[in-house]
Order: sequence, then C-alpha cells, then structure tokens
Amino acid sequence: MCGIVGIVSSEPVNQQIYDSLLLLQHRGQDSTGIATLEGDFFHMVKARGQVREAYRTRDMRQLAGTVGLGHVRYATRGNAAREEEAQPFYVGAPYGIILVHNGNLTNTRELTAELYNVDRRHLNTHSDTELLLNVLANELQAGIAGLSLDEDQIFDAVTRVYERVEGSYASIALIAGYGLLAFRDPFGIRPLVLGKRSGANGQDEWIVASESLVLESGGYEIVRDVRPGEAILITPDGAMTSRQCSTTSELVPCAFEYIYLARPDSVLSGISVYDARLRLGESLAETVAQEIPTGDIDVVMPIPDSGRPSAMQMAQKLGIPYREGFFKNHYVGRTFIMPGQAVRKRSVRQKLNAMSTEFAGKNVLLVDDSIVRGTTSKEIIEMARAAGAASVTFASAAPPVLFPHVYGINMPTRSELIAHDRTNSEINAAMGSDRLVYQTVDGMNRAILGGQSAVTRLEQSCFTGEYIAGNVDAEYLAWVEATQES
Ligand SMILES: O=P(O)(O)OC[C@H]1O[C@H](OP(=O)(O)OP(=O)(O)O)[C@H](O)[C@@H]1O
Ligand SMILES: NC(=O)CC[C@H](N)C(=O)O
Ligand SMILES: [Mg+2]
Repeated sequence: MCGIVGIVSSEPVNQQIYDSLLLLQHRGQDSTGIATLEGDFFHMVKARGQVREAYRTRDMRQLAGTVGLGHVRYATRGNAAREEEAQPFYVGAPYGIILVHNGNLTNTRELTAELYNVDRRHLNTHSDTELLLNVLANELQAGIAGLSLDEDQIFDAVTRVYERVEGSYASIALIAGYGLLAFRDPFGIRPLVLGKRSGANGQDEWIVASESLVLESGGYEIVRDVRPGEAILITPDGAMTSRQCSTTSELVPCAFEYIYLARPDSVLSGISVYDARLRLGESLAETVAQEIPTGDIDVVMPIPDSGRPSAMQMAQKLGIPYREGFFKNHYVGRTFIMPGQAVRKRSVRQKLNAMSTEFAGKNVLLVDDSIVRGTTSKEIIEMARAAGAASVTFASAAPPVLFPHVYGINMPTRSELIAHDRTNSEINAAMGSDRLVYQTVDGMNRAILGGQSAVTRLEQSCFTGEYIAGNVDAEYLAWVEATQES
C-alpha cells in the first residue's frame, strides 16, 4: 500500500500535491516524490522519509506546472531504504513518461525476462513499479504510427498492459505533451477515486487519488471510483475521457484497506471505512459474547489508532464500559508499515504508554484491528500486565492472518505471521494473553460488505489463501519469501 495522487488544474499544482500527500501519509512512510509537467518538461523531486521532512522550499519552487502527481511509498518489492526505488519513475521514450503505482505485481520474473530478452529495455532497480512503467512505455511505443500519439493509441496500449501485467496496480502516469493517464487493475484491488471541481477560470479541474478524503479536503466533488480495468485520460486543459480497457473485470477490493490501511473518513468502492470498522466491532462482539461469560470483563479498551471504532462498537454491543488505557505518541507514525522488525518492535514501546490507573485490578478486553506479526500485541499485553491488569483478553477485529499478502501489503513470509501454523491456544500463549478471540472470515465479509451491493466479494487471500490475480502458487510464495529484501 502506497498513497498516490494526480491533479490536472488551471493553477500550479505543487502545493496541492504536497497537501494531498500529507493526507495520504498513513499509506506509506518510506519515501515520497512529486513530479509536475510544465509544457513539455517534467520536474521531479524524490526523497526518503515522510512528506514533512522530505521537501524544502527550493524543491517546491522547482515543481512548476499545472499538471502533476505524487507518491508516498510503503515498499512491497525491492528495498524500502533505496532512494532510487522511491517513486515516481521516469522513462525518456516514447515522449517521456512518469509513473506512480500503488500495488504489487506478481509476474515480475516473467516481465523482467521479457523486457530484457524481447523488448530490450534496461531496468535499473528491483522495483516492480519500474517494470510497470517500462511495459506501458513499450506498449505505447508499439502502437505509434506517426509522430504524434492519440487517445485510441493510449487506451490500446493500456489494454496491452492489462494483458501482460498481473497482480495489483492502481497507477497514475504523466505523458509529456499529452497529460495525465490513470488506470486500475482488472480486479480493482487497490483503491483509486476520481474527483472534479471548477477552476477560477471556469476550466474543469481533476484529481485522482487513493482515498476520497483527499478529494473532500481539496474541495473536489467525488465523481466516482476509477473502475477496475478502466483507464482515464485527462488533457492539460481539463478534457477527460475514459475507456474500459480490460476485456474482463470484476471489482474485488482488498479487505485490509477497510481493516487497517485506509483512513476511517474515506469511502472506498462505495463502502465507508469507518462504518466497516464499526460493523467489524459489532460482529466481533457477537463472538466474544458466545465465548466469554458476561461479568468476566470489566472494561473494553482500544489499541490506538486503528482499533478504536471496532472497540467502541463492541463496548456498546456488549454493554461494558469503554475506557482508553493506552495513549499514543503521534510523532512516531504507524508501526506496522515501518521497514524491519527491530525498528517496529522498538517503536511500539515509544508509541504507546499504559496508564496504570485504568488497568489496576481490572479484567480488560483489548481490541485491535488486526494481529499480523504480533509485534504490537505482545508488547501491549506485557504493558497491560505491568500496569496492573488482573487479566488480559485480546480480540482482533480481523480473522487470523495465515497467508502472505502479495497485492501491496508487506507481509510476504509465512514464518513471520504469528498465526501461521499455530492453533488459537498456541497463538494465545505466544502473545501472552489470558484469552484470545478472533473475528471469523464470514463475520469479516458480512461486516465489510454490509449495507451495499456494488461489491460482492473481497480480496482476502491473507486470511483464506485464495489468490485471485496472477499465478500465485506454492512455488511463487517460496520465491517471494526467499527474495524478500526488507
Ligand atoms: O501484529 P502486528 O504485526 O504488530 O501488526 C498489527 C498492528 O499494526 C497496526 O498498527 P500501527 O501502529 O501500524 O497503526 P495504527 O496506529 O493505525 O494502529 C495495526 O493497527 C495493529 O495494531
Ligand atoms: N505498497 C505499494 O503499493 C508499493 C508499490 C511498489 N510495489 C513498491 O514497492 O514500491
Ligand atoms: Mg495499531
């Protein structure tokens, strides 16, 4: 999961893109980049770290132009620390293309070989985004008849990208001289939302971004989600056209967006993230009520931040007081998306502090959105006990994470998942809790999909092991595990 944004405006876009990236920071903390198109020229600034520390005033001044895009990275392929892998990526031919990508490609080995052996293209990193850009460039090049490029040629090139590339990819590109191109993989695994507003001169101004909250904050009307398998082309003067470029498509958005990744105030594929989290809490409360006798729990407590909506709803449903016992240092950032286990472990302690007065002598029910490696929960349970809790029950609003996630969330190896190959009581023992309750897969589906009909199924491979896109088999998973860099 990364955050992406692209804007076509009647005014300079540098500040708007910066502001949008700040709003998407929760989707990636490794590196960030902004590119703008001024006439036929691109300007680009990329840096490691978070948005606030990455850009200087002189960088912002350099980013002239009324069309642009930006990225915050959470690495899933390649190396989080390598600055050359920060996005956007650029190729000089044909025309000059700059691209950002949220997602993860699954046929990178095949694409790497084809790009070298057949297309004669040089790759300078291990990033799958560089592959995606080169496939797009190659297909654009293949479709050129004369000197210039037209709409049909661009859309046809995207159709060929869909035929060659597997995995998940919500993507935005700038093509020098032509404008902005956005496309979303045929399953729409990662989110992409389209918005519009009227500029000071009456020109239509457009935005495409990972999450709807960016559109609302910029004063854009939410037009719709970019459809799975669709491409959208916007010229610098604000003319928008779209085409369904994939012959097959079905919207199957990633369940983990609703559980953890997205901000609660976003609506993705027509489903409010906040409402989904409330419903996850409601469904989890039903399981808790079946497994734990009433009166055994004194208080329900959330693990901030993402566990909060589910915990609130659980407390209400169970009729047990809701209390906040852990307080968060907001300057630490999200722990799960940090690269490397040592830094993740250290950061949990720096980030959360247990307030003894809330724990002393109490039987607490701690609620988190998910347990992945168990880094957060182990530390937290220890902290709750040290603060005087009489007993600690832990509840996860997501089902056990049993399988690697290969579509844009960095949980690639089975051995690092605390639930892998363990029974519930073994996980409970490994975490150090007195009792452990998980959401069921059915409960999760009902909760996230509840109350709407546009989405009928979710990408939920990390819970079920069923991979919808690409040829993800045992051999592939073993290869991913063996080549994981960060
Ligand atoms: O089992 P683990 O491997 O520890 O991963 C799961 C934890 O990581 C996330 O928190 P994070 O600190 O990233 O973000 P948050 O502040 O939004 O909860 C998530 O909310 C869980 O608390
Ligand atoms: N989380 C993502 O969307 C990552 C994008 C891309 N796979 C990278 O590693 O840079
Ligand atoms: Mg958390």
